Amino acid sequence: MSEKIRPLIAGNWKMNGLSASLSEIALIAEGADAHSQRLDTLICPSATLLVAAGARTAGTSLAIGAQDCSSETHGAYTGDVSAAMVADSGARAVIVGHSERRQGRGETSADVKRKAERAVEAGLQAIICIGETEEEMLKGATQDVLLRQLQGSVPARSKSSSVVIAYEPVWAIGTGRTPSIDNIAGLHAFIRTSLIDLLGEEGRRMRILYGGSVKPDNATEIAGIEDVNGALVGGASLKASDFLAIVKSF
Ligand SMILES: O=C[C@H](O)COP(=O)(O)O
Repeated sequence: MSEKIRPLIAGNWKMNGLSASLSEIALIAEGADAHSQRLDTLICPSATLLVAAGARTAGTSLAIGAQDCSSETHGAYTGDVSAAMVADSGARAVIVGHSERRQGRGETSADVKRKAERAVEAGLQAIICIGETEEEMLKGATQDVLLRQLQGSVPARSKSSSVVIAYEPVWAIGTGRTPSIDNIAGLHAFIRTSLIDLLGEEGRRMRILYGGSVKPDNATEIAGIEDVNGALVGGASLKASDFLAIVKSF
């Protein structure tokens, strides 16, 4: 039985949202405050909105985060945003290794580990995503894939205060399909055991979020699973009422 871990409900806006959407972030901040005794909330808009989103949510419990950062500290990397720049924008966290970057942009676990290291050095919380594709799931390779991604992406001596794991089955992202409750429970337990093997006590305390088609109507069931310590929400984080309904479920 693991100890009670403070949940984190994070929203990933992906490549959605313009400055007009800041009013939605303000609504989320207003609603999230009522739950701040119990859990942490985070919204990750596009890099262009980080500063303005930070300003709109100042003084509230809603944290703002980025969706990616460079694996380098600074220099001639046109178009990249460093972890220090993300921190300088007022953001407190950054997602690294999302499957849309691992698969769509060819990022390896070694790249993801370097990004997580840069993030933690910059004082950010790194949300490290892992997850199997549908093909890997159908072959029965899910645990092997997750273990390999954890071993390859999580920096040595990671602390539970600065690193969060997000388990997102790739086939569940944006599809409306989710694994069964038993499957989520089994895989989160597997991730927990693997984190303890890798990091000892810190692994026991590290948050493990579930992501992949989390919606208001399935959030309560998912929130009730042991070793699910929050959610990484895509589509349903774009609308304050949906995101806040998920927050209430945890
Ligand atoms: O980062 C979030 C995930 O990719 C989940 O997205 P989704 O909730 O739209 O399935």
